[in-house]
Amino acid sequence: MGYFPFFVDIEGKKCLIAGGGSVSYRKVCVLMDYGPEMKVVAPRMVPELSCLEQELGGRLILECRDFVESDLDYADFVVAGTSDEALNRRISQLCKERKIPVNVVDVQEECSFIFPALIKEKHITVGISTGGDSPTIAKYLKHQFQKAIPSGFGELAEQLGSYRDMVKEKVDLISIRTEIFQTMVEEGIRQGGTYTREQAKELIERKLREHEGKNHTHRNQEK
Ligand SMILES: C[C@@]1(CC(=O)O)C2=NC(=C\c3[nH]c(c(CCC(=O)O)c3CC(=O)O)Cc3[nH]c(c(CC(=O)O)c3CCC(=O)O)/C=C3\N/C(=C\2)[C@@H](CCC(=O)O)[C@]3(C)CC(=O)O)/[C@H]1CCC(=O)O
Ligand SMILES: NC(=O)c1ccc[n+]([C@@H]2O[C@H](COP(=O)([O-])OP(=O)(O)OC[C@H]3O[C@@H](n4cnc5c(N)ncnc54)[C@H](O)[C@@H]3O)[C@@H](O)[C@H]2O)c1
Repeated sequence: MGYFPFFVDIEGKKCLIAGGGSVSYRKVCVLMDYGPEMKVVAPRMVPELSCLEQELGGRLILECRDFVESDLDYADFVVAGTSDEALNRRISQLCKERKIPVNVVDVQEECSFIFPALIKEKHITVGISTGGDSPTIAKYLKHQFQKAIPSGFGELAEQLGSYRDMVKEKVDLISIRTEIFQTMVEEGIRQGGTYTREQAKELIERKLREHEGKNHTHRNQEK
C-alpha cells in the first residue's frame, strides 16, 4: 500500500537512540539537520559520535551503558540500532505499548516509522520511500532527483517564505495572491534563485493595479 509521508516538526523533540555503531551514527547525521535533542545509549560508541557530541553541544548526549527500559521515559521517538536483535525487538514492543514512534534499523516489521532516502536543500525536503520494497531504488531515485533541483532553490524558497505575510497583508483576493506567488517563483528561477523584497513589493503593486484596471474596464462595460 505504501507509507504516507507525514512531514513532522521534530525540532526540540527528544530522540532516544539505542546503539552507538555506524548505523546509529548515520541516523544521527540525518536527524541532526532537523533540530531534535538526541540521546545515544550504548556500551561502545564509534569515535565519530564523540566528535559530533562536541560539535552539537547539548543537542547530542552520549551515555556509555546498556539500554534500560526507563530510557523510554525520555523519548518522543526512538531508533533501535543495537547489535542485539532480541533487544531491538523488545524496544520495539515497549515503544508500541507506550505509543512512542519507533524505527528498528533495517527491520521493517518492527518499525512504526521508516526512514526515507532524503534530499535536503535548506527547508526543502524530499523524502523517497519504496514502502520497504527496495531501499536501493529509493537511494537511486534520490541521486536522480538531486540533479533535477536547481542549486539555490532552498535559498529562493526561504526568501519567498519571508514575503508571504506581506502578500497576505496587502492582497485580499486569493486568486491574485496565487498569481503573485507563481510569478515570484518563475522570476526567481529566471534570476538564478533569488528574488528581492523590493521586487516583491513592486510586483504586488503591479498586480493590484492590473486587477484594479480590469475591474474598472468591467464596470465601464456594464454601464
Ligand atoms: C532509504 C534508507 C534510509 C536510511 O537508512 O536512513 C533506508 N535504507 C537505506 C539503504 C539500504 N538499506 C539496506 C541496503 C542494502 C540493499 C538492500 O537490502 O536492498 C541499502 C542500500 C545501500 O546501503 O546501498 C538494507 C535493508 N534495509 C531494510 C532492510 C530490511 C528488509 O529488507 O526486510 C534491509 C535488508 C537487511 C538485511 O539484509 O537483513 C529496511 C529499510 N530500509 C529503509 C531505509 C526503510 C525502507 C525505505 C524504503 O521505503 O525504501 C526500511 C524498511 C526501514 C528503515 O531502516 O527505516 C537508506 C538509503 C539512504 C540513502 O542513501 O539516502
Ligand atoms: N552496518 C551496516 O551497514 C548494517 C547493515 C545492515 C544491518 N545492520 C545491522 O544494524 C545493527 C547495527 O549495526 P552497526 O553497524 O551500527 O553495529 P555495531 O556492532 O557497530 O554497533 C552496535 C551497537 O550496539 C550497541 N549495543 C549492544 N548491546 C547493547 C545494549 N544492550 N544496549 C545498548 N546498546 C547496545 C553496541 O555497544 C554498539 O554501539 C546490527 O544489528 C547490524 O546487524 C548493519
